[in-house]
Order: sequence, then structure tokens, then C-alpha cells
Amino acid sequence: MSSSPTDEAKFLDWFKEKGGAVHPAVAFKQFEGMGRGCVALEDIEPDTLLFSIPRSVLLTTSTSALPSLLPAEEFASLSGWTPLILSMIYEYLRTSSWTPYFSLLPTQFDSLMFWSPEEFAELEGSTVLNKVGRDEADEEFEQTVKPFVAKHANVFGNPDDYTAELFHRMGSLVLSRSFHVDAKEPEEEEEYSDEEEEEEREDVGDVAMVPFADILNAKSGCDNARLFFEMNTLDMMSTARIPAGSQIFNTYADPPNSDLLRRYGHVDEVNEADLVEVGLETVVDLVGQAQGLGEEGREARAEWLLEMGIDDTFSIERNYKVPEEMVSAIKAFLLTPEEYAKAQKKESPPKPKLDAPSADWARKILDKRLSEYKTSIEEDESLLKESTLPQRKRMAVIVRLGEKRILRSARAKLDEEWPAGGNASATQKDKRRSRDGGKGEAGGKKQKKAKQ
Ligand SMILES: C[S@@+](CC[C@H](N)C(=O)[O-])C[C@H]1O[C@@H](n2cnc3c(N)ncnc32)[C@H](O)[C@@H]1O
Repeated sequence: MSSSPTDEAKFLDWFKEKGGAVHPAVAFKQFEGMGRGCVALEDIEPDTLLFSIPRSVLLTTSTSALPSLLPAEEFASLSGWTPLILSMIYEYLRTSSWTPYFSLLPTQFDSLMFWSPEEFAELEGSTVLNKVGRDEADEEFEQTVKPFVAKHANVFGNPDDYTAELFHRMGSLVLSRSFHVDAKEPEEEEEYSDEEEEEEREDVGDVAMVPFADILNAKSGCDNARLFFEMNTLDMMSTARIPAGSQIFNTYADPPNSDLLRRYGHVDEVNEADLVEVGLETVVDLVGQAQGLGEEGREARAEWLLEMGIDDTFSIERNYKVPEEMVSAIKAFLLTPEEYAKAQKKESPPKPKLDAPSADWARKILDKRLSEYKTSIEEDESLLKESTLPQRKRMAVIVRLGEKRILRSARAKLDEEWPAGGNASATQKDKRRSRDGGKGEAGGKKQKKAKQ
């Protein structure tokens, strides 16, 4: 990265001139493999104000000068993050308002937007490959940004300075560093929320680049600081005791490794929030076809499930349970035409309760998902032992290995609770018995009576 200690000093001067305040025990530091972060120089107690950011230094579509220089309806016609990205490029190229901030920001990224096809191939099997959005971003640049900048060259200056590279760079900064800050009046003690998966639905006016807050790194299970929104400031507070010499960590809202890699360009070797996704289409193809449903019939059932609020993607987390919506979807494809008609009439998808047939199908679905990765768990485990593995490949292996391990554990859990081709296991029966009262006839009856 190109920024230096002088840039840090200039940034701090600028930050303080604008009214920012920093606790004397908080300092910048380079951390191996993480870039710049913040360190505690002395022990810091919980609930300590680490730094306070005046709202005026936030870079948003409200604080940038750009919107006021353009016809309002034309600026409003821009969609997604484009208004913010354009405002950032404009401020970066044409003004000095945020120069000390920009000089601390990275210009190169390991997030998926910047991976080559060969590097992407290492992620084969992971659904993250469908979420990168490089083509959409290129199209947005070519079809919207370029003509817009050329049309308003009186404001933007030389259109050639507005390159696709700069557009992707600013977009990646928004993806990895922005915060959701309601543009409306802040609620009392409103808590920060990092920008979430809902980025497309979010109002761009609420997305903010927050100098200083975005210098904190994050690590699964290690967060010890959090941003709180006050009327005139955004305050970073410690949420735990931070011993002298320790890194100050924010939270990025605990994404799985696939999303960490996509948005931030890093992974957590140990990530409690890791998960693997199974698409509804796997259920549709596998169960629907085996049930003899034609393409139209399969599509109709899938559409109906979506209308009933079932998601098109199921996430298996580290509790290794088959997601309820996936069970419901499997069972919907196992319904006879008469049962399906009835369910449609009642507008009610099947209850998400596993039974022997749905458990067998869940097993097949997990196997199908596992077969979509081109390497085995064992191969990945030995790859990770190689000290010469290139960094991006290493991260891809960690993502795909994490996903495969979850699939394997979910399958083992199914095998234990629903042995293949059979009935419920002893554990399942025990669970059922204890739900029924577990005392045979008399116990069961009593419980029923009490319920009436
Ligand atoms: C909000 S910024 C934090 C400041 C950043 N380290 C810098 O040098 O400007 C987020 C970026 O920091 C890096 N980062 C944060 N946490 C990390 C971690 N646990 N491991 C590796 N890199 C991390 C990633 O490059 C990520 O995109």
C-alpha cells in the first residue's frame, strides 16, 4: 500500500481540525496480513471513548459537493451505489476536502471483484461465484457512468480521468469500508450496522464512508469496539477490556468466509459464522425430476414455494442442521398432485419436519452439493500445509474447505438421526418420546387433557 506515516500524521491533523477526538492510548499500527489497524498503547477499560468522529467528515451523497452542482433530477436518476461512487471520484479528483482521508485508503484489493478466471476456478462449487457482480459493474460504468460524466464535463472535468479502474476501486471501498448511517434524524443510542447483504435495497443516502472508523480490522469472535451514533458524532467505544498492545477490533457483522472474501478480500481461518449454501434449484432438479415432474411442473412448484415466502437459497450453518425451509421445499416436491393442490388451496407449504423420505432426499442433496467441488476435503487439508501456496489460492481453499466440512458434518448428523433407507434413529425417537410426555399411554393422555 502506498500510504506512509506522514499520511497518517496528516490524516490525524485533518481529523482533529474538523473536530475529531482520539483517546491518547489509541494509535495506528500495521498488522501482518491485515494492513493498517489500531492498537491500544495502554490498558483500555470497557465503555471508553476510543475516538469520536464529527458527522461533518463523513463522505456521503449529502456531504459531497457533487449533487449540488448537477441537475437534481439527473443525479436522482442514478441508481444503486453509483451516486456515492461518483461523488467519491469527484471529491478525489476535483477537490481537496477529503484528500487526507483518500491518502490512507488502499488502491489495491484482494476482494473477488479483482480475481482472474484462473483464481475464480479455485472457488468452483461455492455459490459465492454467482455474487461477484463484475459484469454488472462493468456494464454500469460503460452504459451509465461514462455518458453521464461526458454529458456533465463542465462539472466533472476531463471525462478520461473517470476510468473503469477508479470506478471499481471506489466501489470496492464502499463494499469493504462503508457504514449504514441513517440520513434521517438519529435515534437515541442507535447502534451501528455495517452495510449488509441488503446493499441493493438500501437507500444510497444512508451509505457513508466514515473516516477513522474504517481503519479498524475485524476478526471472528475478537471484537472489542463498536460504533455508536450520536446526534453530532459517531463514537467508537470499547465494548471489552483491551489490554495494552492488543489490536482494537470492530465487527463486520460476522459474515461467512465466502462473503468476507467477496467483500473484504480476506478470510478468518476459524470462523464461527461460516456457512454453506444450497440453492432451491438443487432441490427442484433432484427431487422434482425423480418424482417424474416435467420442467413446467417443477418450475410451477418452485414458483409457488417462492410465493409462499421460501427463499431461493438455504444456508447450512455450523449447527449442521438441514434448514427448515429446505425441508419444506423437499417435502413440497414429494407431494402427490392431490396433496399439492390441497397445499396450494391452503396456501401452506409442508411443515418443515424431517421424516425418513425427506431425510433421504436431504442426504442426496448434500451429496450433490459436495460433488460440485473439484477437490476433496483431504486434498484441501494437505494444500493448506504447503507454505508456498499463493495467498489468493490459500483463501479460496479455506472458503471451499469450510463449506465442504459443513456439508460433511450436516450429512453425518443426518446419518446419525435418520440412518439411510430406514426410520428415525434412536435419538430421534427419544426426542419424540420426550416431546410426547415419554410416559407411555397414561403420560400421553394426561398431557393431551392439560392442553385442552
Ligand atoms: C475496514 S478496512 C480496515 C483497515 C485496513 N486494514 C486498512 O489497511 O486500511 C477492511 C480491510 O482490512 C483488511 N482486514 C480487516 N480485518 C482483517 C483480518 N482479520 N485479516 C486480514 N485482513 C483484514 C481487509 O483488507 C479488509 O478489506
